[in-house]
Amino acid sequence: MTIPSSSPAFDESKAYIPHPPEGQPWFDDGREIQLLHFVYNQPNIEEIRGNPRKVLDAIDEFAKSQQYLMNVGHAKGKIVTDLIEEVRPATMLELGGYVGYSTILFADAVRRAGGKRYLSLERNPEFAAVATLLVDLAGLRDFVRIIIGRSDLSLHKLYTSGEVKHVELMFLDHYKPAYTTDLKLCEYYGMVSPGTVLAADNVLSPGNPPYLEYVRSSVAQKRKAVQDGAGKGYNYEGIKEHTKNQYKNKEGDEQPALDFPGNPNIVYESTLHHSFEPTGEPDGVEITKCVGIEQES
Ligand SMILES: C[S@@+](CC[C@H](N)C(=O)[O-])C[C@H]1O[C@@H](n2cnc3c(N)ncnc32)[C@H](O)[C@@H]1O
Repeated sequence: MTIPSSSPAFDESKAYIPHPPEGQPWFDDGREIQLLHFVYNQPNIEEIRGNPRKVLDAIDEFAKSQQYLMNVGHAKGKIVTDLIEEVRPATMLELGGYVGYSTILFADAVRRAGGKRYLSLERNPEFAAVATLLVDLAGLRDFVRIIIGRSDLSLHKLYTSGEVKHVELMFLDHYKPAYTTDLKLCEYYGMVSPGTVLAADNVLSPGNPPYLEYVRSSVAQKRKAVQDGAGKGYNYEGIKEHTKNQYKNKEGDEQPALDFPGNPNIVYESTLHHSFEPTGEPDGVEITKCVGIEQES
C-alpha cells in the first residue's frame, strides 16, 4: 500500500476548539485532569471500557466541547495508522505520549496488525499518569508500556538494556528540537537500518526546519556537515520561540542529555504528507524510510 502525500479535506464536524492565542496556556493547566473526569463521567462509561475507539471519541469530545488538547487528531492519525498497516511493526516507539491519544490510536492499530508491543516515551509524569489510566480504560494495558523520562535517556536505556536494538517504526511528537538529536542517537547506536520508518508530526505547524533538512539531506551533505562540526546541542534554526521554550517552566533549560553525531552514511527517502491539526489548521507528517547505508570509500 502507498500512502498518498495529500489527504482529504478537513472534516469540520470533528474540529477541536482552536489553539489558545500565544501567551495563553494550552496544556499543563489542569485540563489533563479535567479530561480524566470528563471521560470517566461519560454516561456510557461501561461501553467505553475496553473499546479504544470509544475512548478516543470521548477524548475528542472533550477537545471539541471543553478545552483544546495537543493531540495528533483524526486526520494526521489516519496517515500513521495507514503506515502501521503497511509496516506491521512488532514493536512501535512513540516519543511524546501526552494524555495517550496517539498511544491508544496507534497501539490499537499495531495490535490489529499482529504487533507485540507499543512503547510510549513521555517526560511529564502527570501526563503519563493520565495516559496510563486512559490506556487502561481502552483495554491496552498489557500491550502498552509508558516509560517516564526524557526521550534521549529512555532511548539510551532501551538500547543498552538490549530491549530495543532496531527501530521498526517510530512516531516523533515531543520537543521539536529533540527530533533530530534523538534520531541521531538512534543512528549512533545502529538502531536505524534499512527498513526503519519514522513518522514525524508537526513538521509544518509549528514546524521543524532542522529535522526536515536533516532527513532530506544526502549522505554527502551530512558527511560535510559532520566535518564542519554540526550536530552539537539543539538546532533552533527556524523553530518558533514559543516552541523552543514550551517546556521550560517544568523541565528547566533545554539541552540534550546525550548528544551524538549520528550516522551520516544512512540513506533516507523522505516524503511530506499534507494534513491537518485537529483544529483544522494545515500541518504535515514527514514519513522517512531508511533505504540503505553507504559505505565510506
Ligand atoms: C504534542 S504532545 C504529544 C501528543 C501525543 N503524541 C498525541 O498525539 O496524543 C508532546 C508531548 O511530549 C512530551 N515531551 C516533551 N519533551 C519530551 C522529551 N524530551 N521526552 C519525552 N517526552 C517529551 C510532552 O510532555 C508532551 O506530553
